[in-house]
Amino acid sequence: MKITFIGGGNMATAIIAGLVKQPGHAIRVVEPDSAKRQILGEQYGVEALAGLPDSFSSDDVVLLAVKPQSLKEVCLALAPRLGGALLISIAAGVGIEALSRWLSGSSRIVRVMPNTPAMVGKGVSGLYAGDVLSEDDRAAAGAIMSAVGRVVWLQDEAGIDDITCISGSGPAYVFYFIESMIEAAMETGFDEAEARCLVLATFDGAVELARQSNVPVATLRQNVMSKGGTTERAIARFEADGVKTAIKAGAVDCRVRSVELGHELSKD
Ligand SMILES: NC(=O)C1=CN([C@@H]2O[C@H](COP(=O)(O)OP(=O)(O)OC[C@H]3O[C@@H](n4cnc5c(N)ncnc54)[C@H](OP(=O)(O)O)[C@@H]3O)[C@@H](O)[C@H]2O)C=CC1
Ligand SMILES: O=C(O)[C@@H]1CCC=N1
Repeated sequence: MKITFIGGGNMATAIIAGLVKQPGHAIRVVEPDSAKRQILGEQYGVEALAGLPDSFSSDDVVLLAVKPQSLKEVCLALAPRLGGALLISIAAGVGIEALSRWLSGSSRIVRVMPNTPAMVGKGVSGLYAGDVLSEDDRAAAGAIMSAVGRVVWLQDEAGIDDITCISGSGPAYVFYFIESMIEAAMETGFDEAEARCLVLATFDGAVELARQSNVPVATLRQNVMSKGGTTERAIARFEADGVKTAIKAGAVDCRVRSVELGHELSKD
């Protein structure tokens, strides 16, 4: 497949890093920042361009990976060059209706909400396309995202907002928990390298145990909490400080922001 990324930032780099491990893709990236272009070219061997190519054809896949705030400007510049290419947008919030309007009515559009673990082939991507999209185009979008992790097709476009606040933004929630535990370990007296190693091994082991167990995750937690013991005291503090409530409220706020971004940026 011939895939041109527009925007070579964090998320594009994560997808490119995963994709280049598979043979058979011709990958280009359009990125205004020369330092990022150099890294993309040197580390991943992709062609890195400073500006949009003059034209695309119906064999091309164009993957929009710019910030939602830059999307309209980029789409308006793309519209006369698109040549019927399949367009994939990974931008949060902005819907197919606005994208199609900015792209002079093109309907070969798929929305994808990926996440950064794509970089190590462990991404999760939610995909949505309208009924007008052909089976071949669905298969092409699915194949690109499957190369970097799991793919979930969503029934309606609001599903993109739903998945954004879980798997799209979720790695940041997990990294926040990891950061907190590393800080706790260092305050206990471990040096940074030891703290990082201990915490990552603990996450790794806990996730693997949850994956291999067929009991609820809450049961696995309770199995650690000996009656009158140490863990019980820690979880009691988390509950008293509303940690679970805050995580759930954060996810709700995240979803609200996704919808808000769509409204803010799609008006005209
Ligand atoms: N980061 C994540 O985990 C996820 C991000 N997304 C979505 O991915 C998109 C990109 O996010 P992210 O990678 O984090 O953002 P970044 O800012 O890291 O990447 C965007 C890149 O686009 C470049 N850019 C700006 N204008 C243009 C242009 N006209 N043509 C080509 N490139 C341009 C920027 O360059 P410069 O910095 O020089 O302006 C920057 O390198 C967003 O829409 C976001 O919603 C979706 C899921 C997860
Ligand atoms: O924070 C953001 O807006 C993007 C979308 C999902 C993850 N990062």
